[in-house]
Amino acid sequence: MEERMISFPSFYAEWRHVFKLDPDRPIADEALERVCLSGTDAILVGGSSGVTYDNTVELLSRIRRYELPCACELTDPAGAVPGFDGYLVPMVLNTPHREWLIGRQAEALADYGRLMPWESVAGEAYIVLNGEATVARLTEAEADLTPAQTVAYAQLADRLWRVPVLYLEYSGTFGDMALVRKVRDGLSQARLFYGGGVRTPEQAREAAAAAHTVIVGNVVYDDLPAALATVPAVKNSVKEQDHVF
Ligand SMILES: CC(C)=CCC/C(C)=C/CC/C(C)=C/CC/C(C)=C/CC/C(C)=C/CC/C(C)=C/CC/C(C)=C/COP(=O)(O)OP(=O)(O)O
Ligand SMILES: O=P(O)(O)OC[C@@H](O)CO
Ligand SMILES: [Mg+2]
Repeated sequence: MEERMISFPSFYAEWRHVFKLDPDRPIADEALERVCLSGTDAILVGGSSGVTYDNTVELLSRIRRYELPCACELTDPAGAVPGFDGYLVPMVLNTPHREWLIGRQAEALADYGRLMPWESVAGEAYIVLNGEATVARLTEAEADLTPAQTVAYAQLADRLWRVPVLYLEYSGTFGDMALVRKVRDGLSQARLFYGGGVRTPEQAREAAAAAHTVIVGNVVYDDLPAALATVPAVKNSVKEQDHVF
């Protein structure tokens, strides 16, 4: 009975711009400070490989010197470190392997579910659309979906499963914004995260106009000034989708 009393988590509900930092990639103190003071709405800690308890604790403790929200994308039970403001559990919709849809997640819950801080956990349905991305290779995602198939996956997660976050993942390449917008317009309640190849203010503005939340990752490590310039581009852009929510 108690389980039913858990309120729906919404720690991500106001995020427009998010930096995703990888515990497996080094970042200098000065760079981290500039990221954390950039005006971004949150830091999401996660990566598709090499995530450990130690590198996750280390990154979290360094981010905690600053005041912004910090959430964890759980891709390995080893990286389930207490003390984040929220946890997102990915499920890859367009993988042919059940282990990446629900298998590993169920295994982790069977082993550790009693420790889960459910009031700050949300499911995150991924549609992986860049076949070259690490996550696509790892999960053998069928990335060559038609727009109709992509919308169908999104609506299945949003309308049938009521998953709170739908993530269009183009990691490493800038995606098709017309498709992102089409997916967003077909959602009934999920928040649409867009991530992939955002490296310029113009791309950031386009992504902000198409999705609810823009995630910026690799450019932090490749070109920090360019990464920082995506923050005002997103935050100052008009929330075209306001009518949806
Ligand atoms: C929270 C807490 C304190 C709990 C304690 C108890 C505990 C251990 C609970 C376990 C919780 C749980 C359910 C864990 C999930 C386990 C799991 C294995 C889930 C599978 C997730 C999954 C589908 C992973 C596949 C990869 C994926 C979708 C990654 C998403 C992130 C991503 C794409 C990052 C980008 O990766 P990057 O490495 O940067 O790639 P690029 O090369 O493209 O840059
Ligand atoms: O690293 P990039 O290409 O910015 O993508 C961000 C994020 O979607 C990765 O999961
Ligand atoms: Mg990356």
